[in-house]
Amino acid sequence: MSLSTAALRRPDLVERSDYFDHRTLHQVLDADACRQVIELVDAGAGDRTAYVDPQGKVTRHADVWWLPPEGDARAVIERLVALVRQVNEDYFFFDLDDIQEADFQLTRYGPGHFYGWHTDVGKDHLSRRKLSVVVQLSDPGSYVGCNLQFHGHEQQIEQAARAQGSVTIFPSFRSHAVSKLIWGERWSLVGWIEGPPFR
Ligand SMILES: O=C(O)CCC(=O)C(=O)O
Ligand SMILES: [Fe+2]
Repeated sequence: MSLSTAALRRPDLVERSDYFDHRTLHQVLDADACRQVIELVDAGAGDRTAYVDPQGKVTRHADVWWLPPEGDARAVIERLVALVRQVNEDYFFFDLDDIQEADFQLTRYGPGHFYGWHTDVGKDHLSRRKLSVVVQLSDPGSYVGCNLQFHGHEQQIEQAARAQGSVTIFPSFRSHAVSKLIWGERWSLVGWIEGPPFR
């Protein structure tokens, strides 16, 4: 008799069917609020990032700005962290730090910009990232391409909502990418809610 996965199941262990998928909330920010977030940073002074892997291949190309943790940005950050916490309580049930703030990064994609397949977790301080949150700040009609995508657990590709002001939350260990921007400009606001590393 061959060993099937079912035969290996142990009824005494807790299994979850619902924590892997991304969750999207629509109309969290209106168009004015999205514009105000973009105006929080001086559009002239971004860090131009081109990540290159050890083989010399470019893996990310975009302009990024860390959101200042004080001033007008603070209210947006606190609102988004509260939202992630709520979704976590209803859905992911991860252990998160009990704080109201987190690091948030504004990203601007122009023609040819993209972010290759990656996870948001890594070693050292990146080991504490538990949930990632992406806010779509641009009108989806103002750019072509630049889709936020996820690998499903069988490698199928799932696409996140593009609607302006929508918020997509996902486990930071999930593989995701942003496809190449073909035309226009896309802005996103990305944050990481931390907690004790998985064990
Ligand atoms: O811009 C996005 O939609 C996602 C960016 C991203 O994956 C990241 O900054 O880690
Ligand atoms: Fe990411």
